[in-house]
Amino acid sequence: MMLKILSGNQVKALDAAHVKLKRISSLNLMECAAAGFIDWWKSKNFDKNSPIYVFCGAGNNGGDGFAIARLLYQSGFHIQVYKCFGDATRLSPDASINFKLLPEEIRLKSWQEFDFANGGILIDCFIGVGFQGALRTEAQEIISSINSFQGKVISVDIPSGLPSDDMLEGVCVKADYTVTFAFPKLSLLFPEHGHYTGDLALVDIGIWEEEYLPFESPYFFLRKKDISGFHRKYSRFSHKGDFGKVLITAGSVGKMGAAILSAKSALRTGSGLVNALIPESERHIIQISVPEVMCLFDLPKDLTGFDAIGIGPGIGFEKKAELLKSLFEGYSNPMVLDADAITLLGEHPELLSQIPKGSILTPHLKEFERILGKTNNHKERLGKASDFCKKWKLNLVIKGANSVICLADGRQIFNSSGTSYMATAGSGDVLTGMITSFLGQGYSPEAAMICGVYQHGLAGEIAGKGKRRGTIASDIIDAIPETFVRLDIS
Ligand SMILES: NC(=O)C1=CN([C@@H]2O[C@H](COP(=O)(O)OP(=O)(O)OC[C@H]3O[C@@H](n4cnc5c(N)ncnc54)[C@H](OP(=O)(O)O)[C@@H]3O)[C@@H](O)[C@H]2O)[C@@H](O)CC1
Ligand SMILES: Nc1ncnc2c1ncn2[C@@H]1O[C@H](COP(=O)(O)OP(=O)(O)O)[C@@H](O)[C@H]1O
Ligand SMILES: [K+]
Repeated sequence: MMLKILSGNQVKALDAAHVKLKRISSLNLMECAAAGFIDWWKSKNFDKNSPIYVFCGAGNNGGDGFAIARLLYQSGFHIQVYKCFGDATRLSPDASINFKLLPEEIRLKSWQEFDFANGGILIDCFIGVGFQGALRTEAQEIISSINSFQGKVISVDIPSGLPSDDMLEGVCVKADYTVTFAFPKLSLLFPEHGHYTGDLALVDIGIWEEEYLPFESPYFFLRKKDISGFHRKYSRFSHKGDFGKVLITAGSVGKMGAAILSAKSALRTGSGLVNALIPESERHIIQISVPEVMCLFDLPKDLTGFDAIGIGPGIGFEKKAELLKSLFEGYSNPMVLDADAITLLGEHPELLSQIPKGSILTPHLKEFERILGKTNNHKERLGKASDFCKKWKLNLVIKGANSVICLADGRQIFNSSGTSYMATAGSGDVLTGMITSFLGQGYSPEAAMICGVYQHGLAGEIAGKGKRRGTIASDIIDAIPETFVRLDIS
């Protein structure tokens, strides 16, 4: 089972169901959330001498703040609490209890008394998923002031003012870190909000994935623990035929790197045999750099011998629409379409209906618009992707940070692995090779995308750890085998 991403409105009902099932109080759940935050905090090794300012609202997000302030105080940190509400405001019941539990030694002030030119760490517990309607004037003032703070800002659950499931319209807190509870709120995964959310951490508060079952949502969050269940197990007697024979159609004059990267990735992902369809004049480049690959110079008449086909990286456009057409006519299993193949589909929409059902298209945001048209934001993009996948019975991977796997049945799965060090030429070609390889090993399109996208991100993390912004696509390929080790996949 995979973690569901619910809407902000469903959180209260989820909490209520959990509290009932586990026979705990909602106050207890708030304490779990605060304790989870402290565990994350400890992993960050923040400076013990740094002053910490906890900004609390009157709802349960503020309640988390009071509990966090108490726990950090008990761990020896210097804490001041700033109230973002007036003296006459009624606190939510659990916030009120945690307010009263604040140790007497903690200084309590109103937010207007704070000097935002201060340094240190500001913990933003002003508004969480209870944000409704448009921000009131004072709340806008509080948020703008928080954004003028000179130190680090950590938002609890969600940056205050950011709607949980929609695009931001007004102002919201710009956080360096967002520590979110139970599941990532949908809006935290939108690229447009990256500037506000900062680094994202997910804190488990003890709600099991089974407890999400009664709640409807098309959105899921893919994590390390989900991956092994999608993998095929091989036996002692497996031979190279069992690992699949794939065809990678990639590269052209001046772009043979794309063919090398995707073919090599397919090999590193476990394919038994990799054939590359390339221009004959360019054969030396690939045969010297990846001797394990066999080259073809014309599309074979019979394609049925291939367990999977991947097409697109660096193929260019000349006579390539005809090539796509021949592939669609000669091959009826799901295939992977990337890069130039996607651009071609945008120019030849009449070909969409001919793509084998269940195929996988892996566009980045620009390529996405070439087939699906302009979109104003990620929310709109997700909606268009869902309609497209259902209409054509195809799957999409919308690439980027938190790539989204969009399935033909409407489910949309956000990936959790990856790093910005993967924003480098050719890293998409690596993904094409990986997904094609898994398809060729007999995985369903869903399993091939899930394993491919997650392990591609994990390989990027492994490569990026030592090389940071110096990471190149070849480093990601070199790290693919280590992903099997980390996931304990033989
Ligand atoms: N399972 C979980 O995830 C758990 C969740 N937990 C935590 O509970 C949080 C949700 O708490 P919640 O429902 O009490 O709402 P919350 O976010 O504090 O916001 C309400 C406050 O915001 C204000 N406000 C609202 N709109 C406004 C506007 N337009 N303009 C101005 N102000 C506005 C509103 O003011 P009011 O309108 O009522 O005057 C009120 O003061 C959640 O994010 C997480 O941190 C954990 O404790 C336990 C497990
Ligand atoms: N900031 C990021 N965080 C995580 N993954 C990223 C990030 N930027 C890029 N990637 C990943 O790197 C790959 C880039 O693919 P693509 O844009 O097709 O590059 P190219 O065309 O150069 O091969 C995608 O799989 C994408 O998910
Ligand atoms: K918040």
